[in-house]
Amino acid sequence: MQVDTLIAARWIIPVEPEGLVLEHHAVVVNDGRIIGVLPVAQALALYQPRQLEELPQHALIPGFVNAHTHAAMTLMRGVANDLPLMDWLQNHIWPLEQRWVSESFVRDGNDLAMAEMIRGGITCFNDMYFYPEITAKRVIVAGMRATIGLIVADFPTAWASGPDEYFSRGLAVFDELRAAAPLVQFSFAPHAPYTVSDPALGRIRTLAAEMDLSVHIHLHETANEIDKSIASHGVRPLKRLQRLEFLGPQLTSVHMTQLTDEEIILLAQTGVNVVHCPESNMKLASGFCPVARLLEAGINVALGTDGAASNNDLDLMGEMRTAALLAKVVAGDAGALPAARALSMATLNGAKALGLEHEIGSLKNGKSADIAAVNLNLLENQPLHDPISDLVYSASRHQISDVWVAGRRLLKNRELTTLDSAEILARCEIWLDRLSTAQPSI
Ligand SMILES: CSC[C@H]1O[C@@H](n2cnc3c(O)ncnc32)[C@H](O)[C@@H]1O
Ligand SMILES: [Zn+2]
Repeated sequence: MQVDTLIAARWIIPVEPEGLVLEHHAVVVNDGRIIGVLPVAQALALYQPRQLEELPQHALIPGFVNAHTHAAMTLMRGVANDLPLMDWLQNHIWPLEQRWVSESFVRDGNDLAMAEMIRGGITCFNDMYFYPEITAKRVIVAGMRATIGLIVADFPTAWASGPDEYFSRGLAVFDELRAAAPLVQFSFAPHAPYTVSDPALGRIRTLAAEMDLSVHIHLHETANEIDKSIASHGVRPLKRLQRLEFLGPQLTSVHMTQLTDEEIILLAQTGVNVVHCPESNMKLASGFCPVARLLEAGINVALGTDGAASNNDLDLMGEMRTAALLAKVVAGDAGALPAARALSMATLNGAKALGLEHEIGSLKNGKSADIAAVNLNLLENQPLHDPISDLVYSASRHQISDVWVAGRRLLKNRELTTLDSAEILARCEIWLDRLSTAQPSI
């Protein structure tokens, strides 16, 4: 049978079932989908590929899913370090965004972010930022998969003057682009409980149900957020969202470092997804998400980098290692979050959080060919007793050699195929100059 691509590799780590490692196997791709995962010899006997890829030192994994980021903020990488969340936002990031965020900022920031993510094996990202229409158009150019948040906030920005305009512009983006690309979907993205009023949240709840869109929100990020909620609303933010009937599998709650035992039970009972952003939580000193307890409770926990301005990279492979190590010390248990589970968080769990578990997140027949190849033949990976533990505890994103999304190659031997690195770097220089000369005084 003629097929588009046959990728023969030293190892294949399908992620489903969790922990499985297949040796000397091949992934067969046709019309953008996986039609076979089988021993190389059998694959070559059954299929005549138009493109044969032989990767004798590599592991094939499902493309990583960055379940929470603000991609365009990559232009603000390193702008304001060593600050707690609200100081960082109110006195540094938001003033810069008011001054500089524009269509060109979001275009250039997204291109830089996608170049970095593709080179790190990320094939799908869940975004929350201004000018979602620009993000969608750049995602289409790059060939990545993305869930793009239609943001809502009470505060005025260059993109919208207030809730009504956030809704009108967001709905216009949805109408214009909803059918633009099969790899792009939209969600509602109310920024956070402390910046979105009950009436606006209620309108999101209604529209999300009518439009069958998920909801993506920063939630329980800091103790200060909890205190402010109790002072303003008399309840903790999660309880407020429960009263507004938000809790369910369509809700993706980001950070969740401040959780009581009862709230963990509520999350499990209602199927709310959690996105864990360990490096952002640590860099802003926000707290520790009790990941091991959430997983034990059966809660879907995905992984996110947050924006590069509070990380400061978009390295989900590094985030996976951080999550695995941090979970152990937070739980006081070296067996917490084993490597295979951390890999699931960075792939299939992210797919689940975005409602895409039928499409991506594992290497299975019928799923989209969203695949990353990792070269594990470096001296730094030897002796290679266990490919999954190597992937999580010793490999780096710089070993990602090739990436496919829906069978389209976005990275070939570490070279981007859909984005122009030189052009992206040239635009970075312009933004470096703009943002560094215009930094508000601390
Ligand atoms: C409304 S667009 C997104 C908005 O969120 C800001 N942001 C970036 N990182 C965080 C975070 O960790 N918690 C809360 N808000 C964050 C970003 O600067 C934009 O203004
Ligand atoms: Zn965020």
